[in-house]
Amino acid sequence: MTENMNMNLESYVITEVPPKVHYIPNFITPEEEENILNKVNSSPKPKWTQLRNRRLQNWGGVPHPNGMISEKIPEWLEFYMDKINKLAVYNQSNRPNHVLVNEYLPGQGIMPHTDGPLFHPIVTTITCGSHTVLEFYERHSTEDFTKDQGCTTSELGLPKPCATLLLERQSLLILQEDMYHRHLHGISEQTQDTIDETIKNLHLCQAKVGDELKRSTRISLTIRNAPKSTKIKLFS
Ligand SMILES: O=C(O)CCC(=O)C(=O)O
Ligand SMILES: [Fe+2]
Repeated sequence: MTENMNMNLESYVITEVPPKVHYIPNFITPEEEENILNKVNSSPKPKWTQLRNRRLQNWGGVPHPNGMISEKIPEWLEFYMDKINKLAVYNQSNRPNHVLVNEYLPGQGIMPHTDGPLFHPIVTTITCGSHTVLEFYERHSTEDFTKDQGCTTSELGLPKPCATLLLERQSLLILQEDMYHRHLHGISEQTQDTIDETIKNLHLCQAKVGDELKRSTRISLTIRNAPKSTKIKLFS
């Protein structure tokens, strides 16, 4: 990646999926990836929240319908937020101010979901430590599907994704527009992925059709803007 990244952003648009997805391979260097893994893994234990199928760290505040009360983000994370800012996908009023760190062991994943109204509708995700495959579903198909059957997607198995993307180590994914609002995204709970031609960004990846990629521990940084609380301090 060159420093003047916004000039080249167009060449990273994935045209085979609904608008709008950018996938930027080698967005960070191997040294930066190593740095992220070290920092995440040396965070104090209480910073982690353990869920059934992944664990996470929340930085920047707790997003809230009435606006987020901001907390200071450590400098090592601000470095990557600045790096994303140089792409000029966010503007001054919606600069990223929140980072969710997710850790997935092989066989772990995240249920299809939308990131919802608590965030400005642009998501930027850096992938470290392992590849994964991100699956997209049309919103109505999955919702109808689970509603009709009266159970959750995990109990039932999912309809076929409408698109899949391979997220390789050191890459950046940018999701916005219809892919934010009208699609769900998720990661299935697998220990390896078979690469086939249904993956829509393979031309930007190192992997080739036919590869069987074993997953190892993946750390992702999901960097977003959560609108701030506009609460006025009456007494100061
Ligand atoms: O780990 C990822 O790439 C996806 C994370 C995600 O979808 C989220 O945190 O909302
Ligand atoms: Fe998400």
